[in-house]
Amino acid sequence: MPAGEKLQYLSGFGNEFSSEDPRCPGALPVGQNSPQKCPYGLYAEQLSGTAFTAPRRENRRTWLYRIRPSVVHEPFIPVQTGPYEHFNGVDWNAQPPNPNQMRWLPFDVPTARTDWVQGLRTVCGAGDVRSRHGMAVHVYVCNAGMTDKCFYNADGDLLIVPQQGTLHVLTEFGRMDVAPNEICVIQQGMRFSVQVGGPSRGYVLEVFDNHFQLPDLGPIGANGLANPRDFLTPTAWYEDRELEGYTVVSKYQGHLFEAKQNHSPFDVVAWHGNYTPYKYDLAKFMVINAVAFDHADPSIFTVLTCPSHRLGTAIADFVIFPPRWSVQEHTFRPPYYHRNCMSEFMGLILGRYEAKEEGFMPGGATLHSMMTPHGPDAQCFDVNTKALLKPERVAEGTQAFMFESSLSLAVTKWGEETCQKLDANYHKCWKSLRKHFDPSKP
Ligand SMILES: O=C(O)Cc1cc(O)ccc1O
Ligand SMILES: [Fe+2]
Repeated sequence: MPAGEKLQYLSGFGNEFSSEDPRCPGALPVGQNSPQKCPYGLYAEQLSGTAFTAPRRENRRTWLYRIRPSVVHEPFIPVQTGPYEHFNGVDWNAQPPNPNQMRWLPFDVPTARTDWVQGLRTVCGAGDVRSRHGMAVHVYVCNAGMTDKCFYNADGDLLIVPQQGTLHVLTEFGRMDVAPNEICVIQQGMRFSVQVGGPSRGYVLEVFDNHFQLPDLGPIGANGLANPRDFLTPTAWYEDRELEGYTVVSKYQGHLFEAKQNHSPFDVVAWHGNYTPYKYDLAKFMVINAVAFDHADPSIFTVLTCPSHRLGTAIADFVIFPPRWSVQEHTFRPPYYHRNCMSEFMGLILGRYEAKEEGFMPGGATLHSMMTPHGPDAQCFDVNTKALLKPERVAEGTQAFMFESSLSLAVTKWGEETCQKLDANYHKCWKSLRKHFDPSKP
């Protein structure tokens, strides 16, 4: 891709899109999906994102018109060793359960050449990829592009949150640039390859059950939070590249496999459908909050949700804590102390998080597990119980986020030990919370 090229996108969430690479006008068949012969000698291939019989409002599929069908490849062989070890075949039972509050210092970006797939590490998760129920949280740390290599996940969808470095993501649907403070979603089965401009780090939420949706807005009305038109899908772009030894890496049933083929898989000249990758700029989020008193629950900041079968209960919500005005009167404004029946994994993209000004750093993370108490540190409590409550900008230049899950998450050996980033001192940030109780002073 020429450096600095401004990419074109299609706007909308879950729309029925259609796109043709401008080099091949008329590449999309008219009036049917599978003509006897496709324009330009292309092959037609359907990518299904839901059961054929899923209700129409949930049904997702895309028709790809490509130079060769995806089936033209050598057999898959397991990736046994090497840099993938932490991401390959994670066993949630490997570590004894640990309900403690956890905080990780920023994960190190390696100096040795590491591409996006090689740099993926699993931190925590739950569930089972075979029965398609569960989720996982990964981080990636890399410094090099994927050379003649693409990746796809047969196990579920990936929501990618860059924290450092723009990702140049080439997909079968076209190209996306995803900078810190933007996210992208690459759904089950979609092939993609990531190029980077230097040291890069970020977070990945993987969900096995379902695709991500926009949350219902209820009494908020027809507009607000993440607006559908701000989700951007790539436009068709192909390369006709023949080479020996192109590698397709597959994550299938939690394990990595690779298959060689003699051409680029990014040979889709045109496509149409409603099953696509997409990106979203978090700065476009329309923030809603309490404007009189009290602290609203963080669900008001939900960007995307992956629902479970239990009404209103997510496999995982992607929630952000964006810059905003804080105006509540006679209120302790920061997050309240709480114990949650959900698991809360948090990361920091930019700046500082209001409940913990120290110790929780960009590129680091926290995990507050199911029913594990947490809340503002002692300093945050002191400052905010005394503060003069004027309207105030909060989280300026900041973006924290949360992956909140109804599943009880296991932490991997890499997360707890190998990464060596777990901060043993985290619990101390609450230690100096003093008793203020005085029965003589109502
Ligand atoms: O624990 C956290 O910092 C996340 C969080 C923020 C908030 O405003 C309310 C509840 C909550 O879990
Ligand atoms: Fe919380």
